[in-house]
Amino acid sequence: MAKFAANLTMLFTEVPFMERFAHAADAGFDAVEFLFPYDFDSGELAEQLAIHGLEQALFNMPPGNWDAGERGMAAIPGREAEFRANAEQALAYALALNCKKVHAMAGIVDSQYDYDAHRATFIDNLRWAADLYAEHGITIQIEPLNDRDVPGYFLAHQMEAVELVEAIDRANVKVQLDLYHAQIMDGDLSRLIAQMGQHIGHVQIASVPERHEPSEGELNYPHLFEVLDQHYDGYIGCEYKPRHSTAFGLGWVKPYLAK
Ligand SMILES: O=C(O)C(=O)[C@H](O)CO
Ligand SMILES: [Mg+2]
Repeated sequence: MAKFAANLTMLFTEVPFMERFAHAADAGFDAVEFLFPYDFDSGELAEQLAIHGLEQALFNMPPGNWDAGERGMAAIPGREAEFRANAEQALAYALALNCKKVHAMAGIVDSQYDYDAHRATFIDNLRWAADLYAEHGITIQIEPLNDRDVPGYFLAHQMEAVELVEAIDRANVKVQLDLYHAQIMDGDLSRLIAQMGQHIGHVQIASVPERHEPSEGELNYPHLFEVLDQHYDGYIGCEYKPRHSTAFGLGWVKPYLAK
Protein backbone atom coordinates (compact mmCIF):
# COMPACT_ATOMS: atom_id res chain seq x y z
CA MET A 1 0.00 0.00 0.00
CA ALA A 2 1.42 3.36 -1.06
CA LYS A 3 2.51 5.61 1.82
CA PHE A 4 3.35 9.27 1.43
CA ALA A 5 5.79 11.86 2.80
CA ALA A 6 4.97 15.56 2.61
CA ASN A 7 7.76 17.53 0.96
CA LEU A 8 8.06 20.54 3.27
CA THR A 9 10.04 22.58 0.74
CA MET A 10 7.06 22.55 -1.63
CA LEU A 11 4.00 21.89 0.56
CA PHE A 12 2.65 24.05 3.39
CA THR A 13 4.68 27.05 2.22
CA GLU A 14 1.79 29.18 3.51
CA VAL A 15 3.57 29.02 6.92
CA PRO A 16 7.22 29.38 8.02
CA PHE A 17 9.35 26.27 7.61
CA MET A 18 9.38 25.18 11.25
CA GLU A 19 5.57 25.29 11.37
CA ARG A 20 5.17 22.99 8.37
CA PHE A 21 5.83 19.83 10.43
CA ALA A 22 2.69 20.47 12.48
CA HIS A 23 0.64 21.08 9.34
CA ALA A 24 1.90 17.87 7.73
CA ALA A 25 1.02 15.83 10.83
CA ASP A 26 -2.40 17.49 11.11
CA ALA A 27 -3.08 16.61 7.47
CA GLY A 28 -2.43 12.93 8.30
CA PHE A 29 1.12 12.43 7.02
CA ASP A 30 3.46 10.36 9.17
CA ALA A 31 6.61 11.27 7.25
CA VAL A 32 8.19 14.35 5.71
CA GLU A 33 11.06 15.15 3.36
CA PHE A 34 12.61 18.44 2.30
CA LEU A 35 15.46 19.68 0.17
CA PHE A 36 17.89 21.24 2.65
CA PRO A 37 17.97 21.44 6.45
CA TYR A 38 21.19 23.44 6.75
CA ASP A 39 19.68 26.82 7.71
CA PHE A 40 18.23 25.17 10.80
CA ASP A 41 19.59 23.58 13.94
CA SER A 42 19.44 19.78 13.67
CA GLY A 43 18.25 19.49 17.28
CA GLU A 44 15.31 21.81 16.60
CA LEU A 45 14.38 19.84 13.49
CA ALA A 46 14.59 16.57 15.42
CA GLU A 47 12.35 18.09 18.08
CA GLN A 48 9.70 18.95 15.48
CA LEU A 49 9.79 15.39 14.17
CA ALA A 50 9.44 13.98 17.69
CA ILE A 51 6.66 16.36 18.80
CA HIS A 52 4.58 15.54 15.76
CA GLY A 53 5.41 11.83 15.52
CA LEU A 54 6.93 12.23 12.06
CA GLU A 55 9.62 10.24 10.28
CA GLN A 56 12.23 12.07 8.18
CA ALA A 57 12.14 10.19 4.87
CA LEU A 58 14.82 12.06 2.89
CA PHE A 59 16.78 15.27 2.41
CA ASN A 60 19.58 16.44 0.12
CA MET A 61 23.28 17.00 0.64
CA PRO A 62 24.27 20.69 0.35
CA PRO A 63 24.01 21.68 -3.34
CA GLY A 64 26.74 24.34 -3.59
CA ASN A 65 25.55 27.85 -4.49
CA TRP A 66 21.87 27.19 -5.28
CA ASP A 67 21.06 30.84 -6.02
CA ALA A 68 23.90 30.95 -8.56
CA GLY A 69 22.40 27.90 -10.30
CA GLU A 70 24.51 25.13 -8.78
CA ARG A 71 22.76 21.78 -8.29
CA GLY A 72 25.31 19.73 -6.39
CA MET A 73 28.82 18.67 -7.33
CA ALA A 74 29.02 14.87 -6.99
CA ALA A 75 29.94 14.55 -10.68
CA ILE A 76 31.98 17.72 -11.06
CA PRO A 77 35.75 17.24 -11.44
CA GLY A 78 37.77 19.46 -9.10
CA ARG A 79 35.01 19.73 -6.49
CA GLU A 80 35.80 16.48 -4.66
CA ALA A 81 36.92 18.06 -1.37
CA GLU A 82 33.75 20.16 -1.23
CA PHE A 83 31.60 17.13 -2.03
CA ARG A 84 33.19 15.17 0.79
CA ALA A 85 32.80 17.98 3.32
CA ASN A 86 29.15 18.32 2.28
CA ALA A 87 28.60 14.58 2.59
CA GLU A 88 29.98 14.73 6.13
CA GLN A 89 27.73 17.67 7.03
CA ALA A 90 24.69 15.85 5.62
CA LEU A 91 25.61 12.71 7.56
CA ALA A 92 25.58 14.66 10.84
CA TYR A 93 22.04 15.88 10.04
CA ALA A 94 20.92 12.42 8.94
CA LEU A 95 22.07 10.95 12.26
CA ALA A 96 20.35 13.72 14.24
CA LEU A 97 17.10 13.26 12.27
CA ASN A 98 17.36 9.45 12.14
CA CYS A 99 16.97 9.76 8.37
CA LYS A 100 17.93 6.72 6.29
CA LYS A 101 17.99 8.29 2.81
CA VAL A 102 20.13 11.21 1.59
CA HIS A 103 20.14 12.55 -1.97
CA ALA A 104 23.54 13.44 -3.49
CA MET A 105 22.97 15.95 -6.31
CA ALA A 106 25.26 15.34 -9.29
CA GLY A 107 25.66 18.90 -10.57
CA ILE A 108 25.52 20.90 -13.79
CA VAL A 109 28.20 19.65 -16.17
CA ASP A 110 31.36 21.72 -16.44
CA SER A 111 32.24 22.29 -20.11
CA GLN A 112 35.97 22.10 -19.31
CA TYR A 113 35.57 18.35 -18.79
CA ASP A 114 34.18 15.56 -20.96
CA TYR A 115 31.52 13.00 -20.02
CA ASP A 116 34.04 10.37 -18.96
CA ALA A 117 35.69 12.74 -16.48
CA HIS A 118 32.30 13.58 -14.94
CA ARG A 119 31.34 9.92 -14.80
CA ALA A 120 34.61 8.88 -13.15
CA THR A 121 34.27 11.67 -10.56
CA PHE A 122 30.67 10.69 -9.83
CA ILE A 123 31.57 7.03 -9.34
CA ASP A 124 34.55 7.82 -7.08
CA ASN A 125 32.61 10.32 -4.98
CA LEU A 126 29.57 8.08 -4.61
CA ARG A 127 31.72 5.10 -3.60
CA TRP A 128 33.47 7.21 -0.99
CA ALA A 129 30.21 8.56 0.44
CA ALA A 130 28.45 5.19 0.29
CA ASP A 131 31.22 3.60 2.37
CA LEU A 132 30.98 6.45 4.88
CA TYR A 133 27.19 6.14 5.17
CA ALA A 134 27.01 2.32 5.09
CA GLU A 135 27.96 1.83 8.71
CA HIS A 136 24.94 3.95 9.69
CA GLY A 137 22.51 2.06 7.45
CA ILE A 138 21.94 5.12 5.25
CA THR A 139 21.26 4.84 1.52
CA ILE A 140 22.46 7.51 -0.89
CA GLN A 141 20.07 8.44 -3.67
CA ILE A 142 20.92 9.72 -7.15
CA GLU A 143 18.12 11.42 -9.06
CA PRO A 144 17.79 12.14 -12.79
CA LEU A 145 16.31 15.62 -13.37
CA ASN A 146 14.56 16.62 -16.59
CA ASP A 147 16.57 18.80 -18.94
CA ARG A 148 13.77 21.34 -19.43
CA ASP A 149 13.78 22.43 -15.77
CA VAL A 150 17.47 21.78 -15.12
CA PRO A 151 19.41 22.11 -18.38
CA GLY A 152 22.91 20.68 -18.23
CA TYR A 153 22.31 18.46 -15.19
CA PHE A 154 24.64 15.46 -15.31
CA LEU A 155 21.85 12.90 -14.94
CA ALA A 156 18.62 13.05 -16.96
CA HIS A 157 17.48 9.48 -17.72
CA GLN A 158 16.41 6.75 -15.33
CA MET A 159 18.25 3.86 -16.97
CA GLU A 160 21.41 5.96 -17.11
CA ALA A 161 21.09 6.24 -13.32
CA VAL A 162 20.58 2.48 -13.00
CA GLU A 163 23.69 1.88 -15.10
CA LEU A 164 25.67 4.25 -12.86
CA VAL A 165 24.38 2.56 -9.69
CA GLU A 166 25.60 -0.75 -11.09
CA ALA A 167 29.00 0.79 -11.88
CA ILE A 168 29.24 2.36 -8.40
CA ASP A 169 28.62 -1.14 -7.05
CA ARG A 170 27.58 -0.29 -3.51
CA ALA A 171 24.43 -1.80 -1.97
CA ASN A 172 23.52 1.53 -0.34
CA VAL A 173 23.38 3.61 -3.55
CA LYS A 174 20.00 3.68 -5.29
CA VAL A 175 17.94 5.70 -7.73
CA GLN A 176 15.53 8.38 -6.57
CA LEU A 177 12.75 7.89 -9.10
CA ASP A 178 10.85 11.16 -9.46
CA LEU A 179 7.98 10.24 -11.77
CA TYR A 180 7.55 13.87 -12.81
CA HIS A 181 11.08 13.96 -14.29
CA ALA A 182 10.80 10.38 -15.55
CA GLN A 183 7.64 11.05 -17.55
CA ILE A 184 9.20 14.11 -19.21
CA MET A 185 12.46 12.37 -20.12
CA ASP A 186 11.60 8.68 -20.45
CA GLY A 187 7.86 7.85 -20.36
CA ASP A 188 6.51 4.28 -20.55
CA LEU A 189 6.44 4.46 -16.75
CA SER A 190 4.82 1.12 -15.84
CA ARG A 191 7.50 -0.77 -17.73
CA LEU A 192 10.23 1.58 -16.53
CA ILE A 193 9.32 0.96 -12.87
CA ALA A 194 9.43 -2.81 -13.43
CA GLN A 195 12.74 -2.52 -15.27
CA MET A 196 14.30 -0.41 -12.49
CA GLY A 197 12.96 -2.79 -9.83
CA GLN A 198 15.33 -3.19 -6.89
CA HIS A 199 17.36 -0.13 -7.90
CA ILE A 200 14.54 2.19 -6.82
CA GLY A 201 15.53 3.74 -3.48
CA HIS A 202 13.01 6.55 -3.19
CA VAL A 203 10.06 7.84 -5.20
CA GLN A 204 8.65 11.33 -5.71
CA ILE A 205 5.55 12.47 -7.57
CA ALA A 206 3.87 15.46 -9.19
CA SER A 207 1.63 16.03 -12.15
CA VAL A 208 3.04 16.46 -15.64
CA PRO A 209 3.46 18.93 -17.25
CA GLU A 210 2.90 21.56 -14.56
CA ARG A 211 4.23 19.86 -11.41
CA HIS A 212 1.03 20.36 -9.46
CA GLU A 213 -1.10 17.84 -7.51
CA PRO A 214 -0.80 14.28 -8.89
CA SER A 215 -4.57 14.20 -9.39
CA GLU A 216 -4.28 16.36 -12.51
CA GLY A 217 -2.27 16.18 -15.72
CA GLU A 218 -1.23 13.37 -18.02
CA LEU A 219 -0.31 10.63 -15.50
CA ASN A 220 -2.69 8.07 -13.97
CA TYR A 221 -1.19 7.91 -10.48
CA PRO A 222 -3.61 5.40 -8.89
CA HIS A 223 -2.39 2.93 -11.52
CA LEU A 224 1.27 3.86 -10.98
CA PHE A 225 0.91 3.38 -7.20
CA GLU A 226 -0.30 -0.18 -7.86
CA VAL A 227 2.69 -0.82 -10.11
CA LEU A 228 5.05 0.69 -7.55
CA ASP A 229 3.59 -1.54 -4.82
CA GLN A 230 5.14 -4.52 -6.59
CA HIS A 231 8.67 -3.06 -6.56
CA TYR A 232 9.01 -0.49 -3.78
CA ASP A 233 7.74 -0.21 -0.21
CA GLY A 234 9.20 3.10 1.03
CA TYR A 235 7.64 6.53 1.28
CA ILE A 236 6.54 8.38 -1.84
CA GLY A 237 7.52 12.04 -1.58
CA CYS A 238 4.83 14.58 -2.51
CA GLU A 239 7.14 17.00 -4.28
CA TYR A 240 4.72 19.23 -6.12
CA LYS A 241 3.62 22.88 -6.23
CA PRO A 242 0.05 23.14 -4.96
CA ARG A 243 -2.15 24.73 -7.60
CA HIS A 244 -4.08 26.66 -4.93
CA SER A 245 -3.48 26.21 -1.18
CA THR A 246 -1.76 23.03 0.08
CA ALA A 247 -4.76 21.98 2.16
CA PHE A 248 -7.21 22.57 -0.70
CA GLY A 249 -5.19 20.28 -2.94
CA LEU A 250 -4.79 17.33 -0.54
CA GLY A 251 -8.05 15.58 -1.48
CA TRP A 252 -6.20 13.07 -3.68
CA VAL A 253 -4.07 11.73 -0.78
CA LYS A 254 -6.77 11.51 1.93
CA PRO A 255 -7.92 7.98 1.03
CA TYR A 256 -4.33 6.72 1.25
CA LEU A 257 -3.57 8.50 4.53
CA ALA A 258 -6.72 7.10 6.14
CA LYS A 259 -5.70 3.47 5.49
O1 LIG B 1 14.03 18.64 -8.18
C1 LIG B 1 13.80 17.54 -7.70
O2 LIG B 1 12.98 16.79 -8.23
C2 LIG B 1 14.50 17.05 -6.51
O3 LIG B 1 14.02 16.09 -5.92
C3 LIG B 1 15.80 17.60 -6.07
O4 LIG B 1 16.17 17.06 -4.87
C4 LIG B 1 15.95 19.07 -5.99
O5 LIG B 1 16.36 19.62 -7.16
MG1 LIG C 1 12.54 15.07 -7.11
